Amino acid sequence: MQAVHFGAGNIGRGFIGYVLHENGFQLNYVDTNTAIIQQLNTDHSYQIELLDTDHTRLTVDRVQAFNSLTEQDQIIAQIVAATLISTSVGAKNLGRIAPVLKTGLLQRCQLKKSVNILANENIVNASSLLKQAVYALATTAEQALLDQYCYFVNTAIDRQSLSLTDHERQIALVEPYYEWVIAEDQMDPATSFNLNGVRLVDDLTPYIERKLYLVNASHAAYAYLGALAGYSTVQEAIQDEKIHQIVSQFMAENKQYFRQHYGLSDQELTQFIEKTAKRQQNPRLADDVRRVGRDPIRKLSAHDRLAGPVQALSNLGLPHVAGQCALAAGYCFNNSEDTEAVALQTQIKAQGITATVQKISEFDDELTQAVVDRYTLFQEHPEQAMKVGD
Ligand SMILES: NC(=O)C1=CN([C@@H]2O[C@H](COP(=O)(O)OP(=O)(O)OC[C@H]3O[C@@H](n4cnc5c(N)ncnc54)[C@H](O)[C@@H]3O)[C@@H](O)[C@H]2O)C=CC1
Ligand SMILES: O=P(O)(O)OC[C@H]1O[C@](O)(CO)[C@@H](O)[C@@H]1O
Repeated sequence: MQAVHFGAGNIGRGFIGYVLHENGFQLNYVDTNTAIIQQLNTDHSYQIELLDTDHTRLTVDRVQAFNSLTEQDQIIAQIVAATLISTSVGAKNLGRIAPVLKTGLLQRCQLKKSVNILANENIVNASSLLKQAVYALATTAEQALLDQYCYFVNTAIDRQSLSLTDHERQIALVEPYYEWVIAEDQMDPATSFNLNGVRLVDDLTPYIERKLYLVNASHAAYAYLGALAGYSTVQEAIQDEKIHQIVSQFMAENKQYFRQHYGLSDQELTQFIEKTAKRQQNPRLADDVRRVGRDPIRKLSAHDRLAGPVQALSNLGLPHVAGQCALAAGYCFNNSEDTEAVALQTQIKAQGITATVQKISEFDDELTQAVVDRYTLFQEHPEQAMKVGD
């Protein structure tokens, strides 16, 4: 079995590639990073280190890699031959892989070969977004063909995946825990898809929201509040009592959304939040706030990890003050090496914070004002702004 996987980064090697390899797949990575492409093609394998006390190392073999920019013909041939196509390139890069994917998929269609395409990105319905990007390049007749043979299947993925360099080799550094949830009803009915390490579900929405609104939301809140307080890592921010209190309250607020909207039990949610906190506190992690806070416009946008739960709680008439605080901290995020952070700060300077919040988080006037008030407090009285309780 062959898989084509776009994105040989932390998640691509440390999680998706690992699970596919364990299920017997040969891995054909597609990337733009020449260093990792060269490493994979020299070794035809790579290593993963677990964030456990033993520093357990695992080897993934049966690997080759292709350059997205210069090896289009080979990639198209791999797409035609593949049993499965997947991605983890970052949501903003899905549009960039659409042209080569479209050409490869149409060649498959001519051969009447159906396929599942799984985009694994931290965004709601990433595979549907990838489908939109591919279809935007196709004629009506091509779209009809794609409809017949190409199944864009949404997923939710959860594993903290970083990297380290050892003997000039990129090693994927991952926590032992992982969860890969896939929408069964969107899959190709002609394919038997029974992978170990994967959970197939009828309704993916609660899983994506649980991942974004609890795991990613707390992570982003620690990153943005931590950056404001001058910390370098999420783990340092977690040790700060005031920040920890805000994030704990944010999670308690979000828990009420899941209780009311999905009828989940308090006990189940509390356990999930506690388990998530433990994972983020893993003593072997030193996760840079700039990495976890990267691409702030995406993270502050409507439906994402911060504005999503705040809007949902507001709709239900439930408290969301800690969520507003995390959002306001996000609007303060700056990093000269992060193009979205630079664009965010430029937008705030040019249009003002109120118009920026309205545009990015898509809030009504009342909710916008609450975030703007907290943002202003962060600018003028940061000590007071770091308090949400009594
Ligand atoms: N790292 C993590 O712990 C988690 C990441 N995710 C999601 O997984 C996705 C990937 O994240 P990471 O692996 O951390 O990022 P990464 O930056 O380590 O990997 C992304 C890879 O995609 C490649 N890439 C970018 N544009 C490309 C293109 N046009 N064609 C081919 N390859 C391209 C990059 O060169 C890079 O190797 C993101 O959407 C992220 O939100 C989800 C859960 C956890
Ligand atoms: O990958 P994103 O969406 O930029 O979010 C940052 C972080 O969120 C996590 O997926 C989980 O909190 C991280 O492991 C990830 O890198």
